[in-house]
Amino acid sequence: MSAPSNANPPPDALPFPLISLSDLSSPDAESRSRLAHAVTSALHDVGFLYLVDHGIEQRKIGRMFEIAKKSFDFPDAEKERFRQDHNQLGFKPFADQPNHAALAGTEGDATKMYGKEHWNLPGKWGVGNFDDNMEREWPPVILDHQDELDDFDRDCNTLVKKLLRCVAEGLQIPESTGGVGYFDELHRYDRHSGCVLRFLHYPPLPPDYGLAETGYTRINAHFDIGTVTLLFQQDVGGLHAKDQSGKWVYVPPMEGAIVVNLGEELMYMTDGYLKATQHKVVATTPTEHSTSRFSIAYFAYPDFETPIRPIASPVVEAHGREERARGVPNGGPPDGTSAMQYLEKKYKGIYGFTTGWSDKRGTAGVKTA
Ligand SMILES: O=C(O)CCC(=O)C(=O)O
Ligand SMILES: [Fe+2]
Repeated sequence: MSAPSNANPPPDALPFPLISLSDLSSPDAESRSRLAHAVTSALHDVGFLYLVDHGIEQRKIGRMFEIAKKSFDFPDAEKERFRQDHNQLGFKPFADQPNHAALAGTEGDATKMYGKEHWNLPGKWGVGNFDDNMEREWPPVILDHQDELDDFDRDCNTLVKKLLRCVAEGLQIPESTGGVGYFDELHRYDRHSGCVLRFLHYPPLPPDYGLAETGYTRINAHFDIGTVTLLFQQDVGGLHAKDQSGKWVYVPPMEGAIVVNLGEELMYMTDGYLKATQHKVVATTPTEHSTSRFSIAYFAYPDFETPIRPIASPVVEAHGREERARGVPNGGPPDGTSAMQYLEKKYKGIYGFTTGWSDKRGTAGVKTA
């Protein structure tokens, strides 16, 4: 399929900052610090950015999209066998849309709905990182590519840590409480967390669905939940996000770039200094109507035991509270809430599920690297 013209917009046509990670390995401390500042500023100002020179090979991203396409390419009745379970792993059918509109702080949507299907993948480190994540049925298309999926999952996790090193530097987290490695410790492979890799497919609309003026909503407006999300888009767009002025803007796919956005937990952990930003997927153009959109998301979450409360940072202390007053949605979770409890509550609201995590945590082992 040839890429439509919107697949490679010039950087000045992008709605959010385009940041190259190449200076991450610069011997020059000033260049590294400029990068840390750029990442932190983008996540503070608007909570979205485009990332290039991120270190994940384009070849691997291309392979993931090939596997993603295959993973949806069998009859719906068969996919039913792999339905998302209480661990949130597995297949979520088109017919079964999550209830984003039910979440406080996000907007319901007045436009017509035409949803999507997704896979929450097991990964070696899939949701919860429990050692029984593979002890359920998975289709051959997942099992046959398990090594590649694990490898990609690990690349995503590594990239998240690189990004969050910039954030830790930007927030001036003191050496005594972890310094630039602060978030590394919260995103360890060998601990339980909500991190998950997801394949998404937005099937074409039926031909008799005419172009609606407001578009067709594929995912309702929502905030992501964890620390950061890495979003891989291909050639078919549809993603929209709220900018600083509260206006919905189109977030076009850009070849080679990963879209990064911030989740609620990191927003609360910085007392509102870093912004979680609402986003949604809406089909508005003829291409978005008539062509399947595939996307891949890696949702990063902190260790289950992480308290969701403001971290020790002079930047957060100086500015967080006033930012929170400017409208952090939901006001933040009650004191003493852990990352696991926060995510369980969200999953219950979105999917109506109760997870088995609290019970399992003490008994099931974690994967080791
Ligand atoms: O497919 C997309 O572009 C967005 C997906 C998304 O926002 C989500 O699953 O949370
Ligand atoms: Fe999202």
